[in-house]
Amino acid sequence: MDSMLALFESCLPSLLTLLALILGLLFTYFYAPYWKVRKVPGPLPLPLVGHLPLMAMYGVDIFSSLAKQYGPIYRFHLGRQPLVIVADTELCREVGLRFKDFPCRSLPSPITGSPLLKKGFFSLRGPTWSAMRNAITSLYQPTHVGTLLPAMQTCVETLTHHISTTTTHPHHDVVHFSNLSLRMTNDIIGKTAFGVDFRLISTTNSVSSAAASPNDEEVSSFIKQHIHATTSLKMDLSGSFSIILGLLIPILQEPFRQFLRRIPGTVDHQIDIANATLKETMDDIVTRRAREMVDEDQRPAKKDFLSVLLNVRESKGGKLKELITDDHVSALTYEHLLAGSTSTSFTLTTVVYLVAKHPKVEERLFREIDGFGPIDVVPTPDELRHGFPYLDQVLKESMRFYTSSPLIAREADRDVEIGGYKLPKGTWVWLGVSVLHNDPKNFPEPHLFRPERFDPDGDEEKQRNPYSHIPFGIGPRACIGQKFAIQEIKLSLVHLYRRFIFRCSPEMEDPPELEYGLVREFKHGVKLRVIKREAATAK
Ligand code: HEM
Repeated sequence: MDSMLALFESCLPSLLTLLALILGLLFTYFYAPYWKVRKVPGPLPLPLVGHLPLMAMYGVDIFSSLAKQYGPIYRFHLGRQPLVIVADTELCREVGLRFKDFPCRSLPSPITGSPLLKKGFFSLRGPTWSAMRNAITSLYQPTHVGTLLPAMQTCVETLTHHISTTTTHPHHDVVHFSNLSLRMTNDIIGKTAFGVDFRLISTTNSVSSAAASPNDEEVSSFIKQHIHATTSLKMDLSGSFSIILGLLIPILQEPFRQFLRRIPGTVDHQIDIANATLKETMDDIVTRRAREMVDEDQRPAKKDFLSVLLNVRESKGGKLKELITDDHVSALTYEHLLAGSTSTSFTLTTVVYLVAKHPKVEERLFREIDGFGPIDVVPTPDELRHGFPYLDQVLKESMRFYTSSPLIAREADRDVEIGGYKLPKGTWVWLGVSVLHNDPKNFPEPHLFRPERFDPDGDEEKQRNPYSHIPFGIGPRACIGQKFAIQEIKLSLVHLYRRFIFRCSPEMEDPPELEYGLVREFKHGVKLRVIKREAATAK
C-alpha cells in the first residue's frame, strides 16, 4: 500500500502536467477561432455550444436582437465556430460584391456531413466553380427558362386537379398546402432537371395509387430518401449525432460519422443509407442519360437540365470535360432537388398563407389576375415577367416577411478589413439577410405585411437601397435559379387564384411555428381551407 502511495506521489507532478497540457490543448482548440475575431463585439460564447442555445430559444429573430445590441457587425458562435455577422445593407453589399475577397461559402457541418452536397454547386470553389457556372448560366436565362413553362404548367394543373377533387365536400375542404406545394416543386424539378416524371402529386393519398407502376415505387423511395436526407440537416442541435458533434467539435465529426454510419439504428446510419441510395440512383440516371446523349439525334431534343448539361460537356469537350466529372454532374443535378424545390415551395406557401390572411391584398390581386384574360389562357413567360405588377409586389413582400434563407454564408479568402475590423483569412463572414429585411430603416413597420411598399412608383421603394432586399443573395454567387423560381411561383399563383380562394384552417397554429434547416420551413406545415371561386361567386 505504502509503495503504491509512494509511486502515485512520484507520478503526481507528471500526471498534473499531462492534465494541464490536455486542458491547455482543449482550451486552445476551442478558443483559437474565437481569439482571431475577439475584437468583433458579441455576447460571451458558452463553452462547446457557443450561442446555439440562443438560436434554439429565439429562432432567427435572435440575429435582429443581437444587431440592436451590438451594431451592424457582430460575432455569433455556431458551436465552436465563430461567425462574423454583417447586419447592415452597405456591409452586406460590400461582402457580397467583393468577390476576390469572398469568393466561396463556408460550409457548416450539416453540409460537410453530406457527401452528395459536398460536390454540389453550393460547395464548389475556384476554377471548378467558375467553369461550371459559366457552362450552365445560359440554362437559367429567360430564353431557356421560358421553354420549361409547358412542363411547369402540367404540374400546376395536376396540383389544381388534386385540390379540386379532394375538396369536394364542405366538411373536407382543408388541404395540407405546404406538403402539396413541396410535392409539386419536386415534380417540376423532376421534369425540368432530370427529365423524369416523379408523379408525386398524382400519387398523393386519395388519388388512385392502383395505377402505380414499379417505376413509381422506385421514384417514391428515391424522393423519400431525398426528403429524409435533407430534413435531417439541421443548423441547431437537433440533427444526427455526427452533425451535432460537427457543430461542437468539428475535428470529431468525420471519424464519428464513419463509425456511426456502420451502427444500425443510429440516425447517422439511416442518413448514410439514404445518401448511398440517392447517389446510386443519381449515378444511374446520369449514366443512362450520358449513353443516350452519345446519339447525336437525341441531343437537341431534350430540354431538361441534365441532358443540356451533358450536351454542353460533350460538345465543348476538352478542359470542361475534365472539370465536370460524372460525380459533379450527379451532385449538380441532385442539388436541383434541394435548392430548387424546398425554397420555392416554402415561398409559394408563404404567399398563399399571407394573402389568405390579408383580404384587401387578396382583392387587389384577384382584380389583377382576373383582368388578365379568360381562365384557360396560360400566360406566356414574357407576360408572367411583365404583366402582373401587383403580384410582383406581393411576392417580394412575402419573401421579405418570411425569408427562406435568413443567413447567407461567405468565407474570407485572404486577410480582409470589414466594418473597421481586421479579419484573418478563413473567417466565416455571414450576411444577416433577415436582419436587413426586418430593419425599420429599410422597411417601416416591418411586422406588417404590406406589398405596396414595393410599388415602384411609391416613395418607400424609391428611397430604399436596393440591396436591402436580397432573398436570392448577392453578387456572383447569388442564386442561379432565381428566374426559374419566379416563373414557377407566378405561374402557380395565377393558376390557383383563378380557381380558388384560400382561408387559414382552424387546425393551424397562429402564427405558424418555423424551423431552420438548410432553409426555413413551417414546423407543422400550412393547412388551408379551399373555396372554389365559381361556388363563391354563385352564392
Ligand atoms: C424562391 C426560391 C429560391 C430562393 C429563395 C433561393 C435562394 C437562394 C440563396 C439565398 C442562395 C445563396 C445566394 C448567395 O450565396 O448569395 C441560392 C443559391 C443557389 N440557388 Fe437558389 N433559391 C431559390 C430557388 C432556386 C432554384 C429553383 C434553383 C435551381 C433550379 C436554385 C439553385 C441555386 C444554386 C445552384 C445556388 C448556388 C449558386 C452558386 O453557388 O453559384 N435556387 N439560392
